[in-house]
Amino acid sequence: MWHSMKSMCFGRQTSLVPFVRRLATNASEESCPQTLSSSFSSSSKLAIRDALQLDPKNRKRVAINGWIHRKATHKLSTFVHIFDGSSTTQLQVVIPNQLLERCPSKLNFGSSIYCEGVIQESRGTQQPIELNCDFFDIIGDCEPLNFPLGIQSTTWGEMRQFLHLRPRIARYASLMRIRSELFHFVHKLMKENDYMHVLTPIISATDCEGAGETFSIKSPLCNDQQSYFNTKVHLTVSGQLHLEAALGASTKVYTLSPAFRAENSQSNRRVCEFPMLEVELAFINSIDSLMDEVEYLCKSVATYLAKECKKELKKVNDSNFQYKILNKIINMKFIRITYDEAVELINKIQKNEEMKYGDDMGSYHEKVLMEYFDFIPVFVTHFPVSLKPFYMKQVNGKALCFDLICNTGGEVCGGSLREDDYSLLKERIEEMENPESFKWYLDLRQFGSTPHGGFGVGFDRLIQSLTGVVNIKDVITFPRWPHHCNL
Ligand SMILES: NC(=O)C[C@H](N)C(=O)O
Repeated sequence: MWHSMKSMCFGRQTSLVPFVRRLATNASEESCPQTLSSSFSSSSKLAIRDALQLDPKNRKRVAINGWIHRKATHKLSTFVHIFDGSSTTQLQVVIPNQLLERCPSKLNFGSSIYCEGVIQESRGTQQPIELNCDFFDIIGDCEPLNFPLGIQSTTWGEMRQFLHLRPRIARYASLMRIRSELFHFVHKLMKENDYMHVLTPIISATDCEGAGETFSIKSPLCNDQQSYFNTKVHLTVSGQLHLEAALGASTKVYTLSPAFRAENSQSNRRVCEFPMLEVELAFINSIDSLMDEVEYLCKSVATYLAKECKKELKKVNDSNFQYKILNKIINMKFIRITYDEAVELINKIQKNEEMKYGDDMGSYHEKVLMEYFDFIPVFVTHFPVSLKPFYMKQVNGKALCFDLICNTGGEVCGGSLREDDYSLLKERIEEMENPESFKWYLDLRQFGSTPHGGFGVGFDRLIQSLTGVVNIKDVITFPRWPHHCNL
């Protein structure tokens, strides 16, 4: 019974009331009714966000579902703070101690609870209103001795040990809310800017980045001889090539889909599965216009976060330093320097780790650049072709490309003009390990090709930079990284 109860959702539409009343009247060992029958007849079950908006003078009777996040026992009453994720502010519920007599131990942090009562002006000074409770029921107890996470002092690192339980910590729930808000916002922004959304495939036969960092998929036999796909397939590393094909249907396309990289790294910025916001634009000739688009996107997301997720941000990272960085992302023009300039600058301002011409930018070098430019995001452009994949357009040994370096996220975005010359592209593909798998991609340059370009934003690296959260594994709700995938 409790299992099915727990699996019900607690949204505004869910009607838990009749069920709870049934529990109340058939008091059993498991249930914890505080009155034999609730006097409740005309309640409306509310999200805490909506309950907090009520005028206490009207003394409206409401029912609330949520989880207990704080408890203080006084002589006559017990004060519990209830959280349901609809608001960062918790609702104070005042429960007369007589109601607790039958199950005093069960008002534990983390327990899920149903409460009925009247919204009234709070007698305390810390909150304007509270719920004066006359009926409650513990729906799922949370045994404090067994719950492995602390309430207030839990660190990001401790929470990471219990991926399945960390959503119950208010600070973590705020981070999840930010992520959800930003996902919704980006889809809205892209639509407003005339982009067509394309769901690119997760199973792919083409390794876009050509780095061999693919998770191959074991294809089962579908009859005596043939394997399911008749070809080697893997989890996609990027939706870019499919987006380039989709360009035929619209001059502006995007996806926000998972990408997978089998990199053996424990770094703060890498996980094996991550959502990437990828964009392709047809009829585009310069990386400057691509960088303008990236900058517009980052500034729009940052502005939305600063305006619409203030309370959540305060819970996640309330440091002045982070607000300053956010402010810079929103208001300052992003820096643009070439790879050659970056190498020269990095070697001039630090002597610890020389960057040789032809080296890729490491996280140390990114940090040096960030500090030098006082945390204004930096586009580094025109990398040597040896550092970049086959699909980028090239001029004089340089790829017409850019990486965007930001605060904690490091390389948040990479983009380029795509090689649109059929013969040049064919030559490069023929040198690859598996040229047949790119035959369809070459077709794109034969039938109505256009100059075009695009970019991919590591969505969680962007969130890292905007919130200052240091480890990407804390931004992604269920991160996967080497030796860590057990749920
Ligand atoms: N769509 C993009 O440009 C992203 C690029 N394919 C990458 O994975 O870095």
